[in-house]
Amino acid sequence: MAYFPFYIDIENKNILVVGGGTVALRKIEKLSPFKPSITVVSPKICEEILKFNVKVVEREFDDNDLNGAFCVISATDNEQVNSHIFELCKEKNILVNTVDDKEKCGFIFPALVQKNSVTVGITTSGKSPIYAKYLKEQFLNMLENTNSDTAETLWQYREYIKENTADEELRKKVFSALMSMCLCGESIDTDVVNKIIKENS
Ligand SMILES: C[C@@]1(CC(=O)O)C2=NC(=C\c3[nH]c(c(CCC(=O)O)c3CC(=O)O)Cc3[nH]c(c(CC(=O)O)c3CCC(=O)O)/C=C3\N/C(=C\2)[C@@H](CCC(=O)O)[C@]3(C)CC(=O)O)/[C@H]1CCC(=O)O
Ligand SMILES: NC(=O)c1ccc[n+]([C@@H]2O[C@H](COP(=O)([O-])OP(=O)(O)OC[C@H]3O[C@@H](n4cnc5c(N)ncnc54)[C@H](O)[C@@H]3O)[C@@H](O)[C@H]2O)c1
Repeated sequence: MAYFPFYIDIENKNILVVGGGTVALRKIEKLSPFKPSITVVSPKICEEILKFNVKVVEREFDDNDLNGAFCVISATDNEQVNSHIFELCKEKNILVNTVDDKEKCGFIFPALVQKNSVTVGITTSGKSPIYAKYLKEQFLNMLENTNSDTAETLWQYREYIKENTADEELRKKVFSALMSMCLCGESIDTDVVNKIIKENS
């Protein structure tokens, strides 16, 4: 196993969650802000799951449920069912996350820290989820102390800077200077950006 942290666009993608208990809920909570189209198949579905924008199918898993799935989260409390889903997904080349066995995961959930445009995903490569959770809390504290959305401000001037600088070396210096100003809480406008470009040219 060698997990690479791709950031994949899941907006409107069909995600199948099998099982409707506590772990399924946690996975749905994590996924929902990224706006996938989630279907939950399970004979019992906890109330909190119903508060999310998900399609629910109240019965046991059927092999046909995999049709059209972009990826699958196998979150039942039945090891045999989870293993069966894993084997089927392997056959059909569908990415699967099996919550009771890290060896049966084509992808794993990171502990997530999200603030404004920044998303930090932490994994221990499946070795210790509780340690990933601990590290997440450290990052949360760190990001709470940043008061502005630095990424958003840098994004706002990104095109302008690209158009008004001759080469990558200069752009790098300008972005770096602008970032430092954002981090110090200074207000930025086009005049400020022009001044930085001039000073670094
Ligand atoms: C990060 C987080 C994301 C999330 O799920 O939201 C996550 N697990 C979290 C919590 C958590 N999970 C477990 C405990 C109990 C303490 C403990 O065992 O440590 C706690 C702590 C708690 O509940 O407080 C038990 C557990 N987890 C897995 C197994 C099966 C196995 O080990 O094979 C078992 C044994 C089940 C049993 O005993 O029956 C497997 C996985 N859990 C993962 C992710 C993936 C690897 C992540 C990584 O690389 O670190 C992976 C491989 C697959 C996956 O699920 O994607 C989230 C915390 C972050 C947050 O709070 O944001
Ligand atoms: N990966 C993780 O982060 C993590 C953390 C803790 C526990 N776990 C594992 O996750 C498993 C699930 O834990 P839980 O607390 O959510 O259990 P739970 O009992 O709350 O939920 C299990 C769900 O699976 C459903 N289910 C059972 N058979 C099914 C079938 N054939 N088809 C569809 N749905 C079916 C049940 O109706 C229920 O909704 C546990 O067995 C545990 O090993 C994983």
